[in-house]
Amino acid sequence: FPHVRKRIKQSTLRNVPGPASESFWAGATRRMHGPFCVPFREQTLTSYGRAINIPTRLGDLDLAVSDPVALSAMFTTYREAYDLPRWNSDTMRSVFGPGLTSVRGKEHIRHRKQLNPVFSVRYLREMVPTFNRVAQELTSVLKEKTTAPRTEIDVSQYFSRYTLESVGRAALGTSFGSLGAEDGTDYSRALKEFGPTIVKLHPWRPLLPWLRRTFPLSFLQWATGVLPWPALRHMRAISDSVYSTSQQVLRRKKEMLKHGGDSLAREVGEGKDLMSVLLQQNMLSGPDAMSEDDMIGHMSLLLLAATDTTSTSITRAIEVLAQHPQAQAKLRQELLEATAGTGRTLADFDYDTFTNLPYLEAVVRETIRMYPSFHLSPSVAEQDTVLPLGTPIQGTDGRTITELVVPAHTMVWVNILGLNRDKEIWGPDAHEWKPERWLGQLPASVADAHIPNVFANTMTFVAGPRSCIGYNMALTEMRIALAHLVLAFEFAPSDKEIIWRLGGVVSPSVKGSTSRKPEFPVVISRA
Ligand code: HEM
Repeated sequence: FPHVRKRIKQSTLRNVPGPASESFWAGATRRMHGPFCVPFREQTLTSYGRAINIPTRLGDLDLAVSDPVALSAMFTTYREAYDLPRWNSDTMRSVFGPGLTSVRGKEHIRHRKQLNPVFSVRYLREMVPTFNRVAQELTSVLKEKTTAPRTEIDVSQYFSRYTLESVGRAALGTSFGSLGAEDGTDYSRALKEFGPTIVKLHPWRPLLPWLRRTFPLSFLQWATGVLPWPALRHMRAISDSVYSTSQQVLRRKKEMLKHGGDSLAREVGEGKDLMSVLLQQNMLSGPDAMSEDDMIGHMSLLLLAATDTTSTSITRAIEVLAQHPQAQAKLRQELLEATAGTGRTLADFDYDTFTNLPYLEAVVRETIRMYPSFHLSPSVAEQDTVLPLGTPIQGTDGRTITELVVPAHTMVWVNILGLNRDKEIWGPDAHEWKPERWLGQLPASVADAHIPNVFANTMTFVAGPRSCIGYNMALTEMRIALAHLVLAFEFAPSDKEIIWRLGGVVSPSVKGSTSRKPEFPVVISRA
């Protein structure tokens, strides 16, 4: 019944312009969410306006919204009305247990409050030497592989190892092994496989909330192990592997804490990693303390959220720098002046030094603006809401639409890509990668747009209660990796065509390749 009511009340939203439906059964779902959706999304999400009607299954519709006023209303006035869709949080909970992206409503607010303090810049500053060491390992491994003056290397696996190892050491106080090792650990492989596997299961995810209401969890877990469905069984194996490793790491840490003294200090993170801080904080929390399962869920989901997002952003930056040799040379010059020019090395740099290199910062900001890891962020209206539009849009019938009347249960995607590339805000060159735009004053239209955001007026890390908790860590890892890479190497495009496709996050692959792993061959020579 709620869905019939939704359909009736959605009639005004049908007037919002958007792409055509491919069929009544599928709407535009395949083109919008399938593995090869990137060109369609780049076109659709940036061209229809600040509210887009996206036809979905069985004649239903979703909205994609990039109007800053409407988004502000979602994040503030209606902050309790909008949340992650249940199919999304249920998938995360079934695979990883309770973590930030698998809990909703009040439970989410409680967990977020407990986690927020450990993500403060205070702890991040202490992580910089760790990131610096891992970045040094990354350049050493790449130097070993650069055997000819110009060597083509698929760097994506090394960038993935860099982010996994950085966050492993800094957040969990554990190491996943050498960056040069060929195949990583079971745990790192399981995390990597999650994205491509979830894309295969995506069409069936809306059934999960119903399944969870209808059958006991133990039955569903048993079923995932016996059903002859490779993607589902694979997901079960991923879940088991991630759970058991997280459990081992956590139990070991608890032991260390119990023994006190300097046993934690001898660990990889020297007891300063986020999990150790969280455990110590938790011991003082009394009845509000998190359970072991909560901690395991957080640990697994943090790693998942932290690794591919950041490594693909580093890959994008290297791709655009390879395509723009002048920008690459300018960045190298800035880094040379800050190191050789002052008698220091990157290992001497602290958090502020890395943040205050203007061209490096411009490259980072422009890359995450143009190429956000997520194009869309999902949320669902739990009740009827009215979203005001800062800029009215013209309906398909020619009438002006000044607000969106959104009935309960409608999916509203935050249109990250649309807002980051909005020409009215960023100017007519919004679709071009131009780090220079960040060096001077940004156009007044950026400030005037009042974009709700956590970083640099972009929607890349969204905003509001579900904004990215780790954005500062991601930016710090990016700055450090790019500084080491560009100082050590020159990058040029490979002859192979790179296709960016959806595999959890937007990831690179070689045109025609059938591999599920990210691939990014680039020509490297020593700088
Ligand atoms: C460039 C790198 C990153 C990007 C672009 C990014 C982007 C995002 C976005 C868009 C969301 C909103 C949820 C969604 O739409 O699915 C999110 C949530 C989240 N991110 Fe990130 N992220 C990055 C790196 C990180 C890192 C390094 C961490 C942890 C160390 C992290 C932890 C999280 C967590 C835990 C959430 C869930 C927050 C919640 O539901 O309260 N992310 N991220």
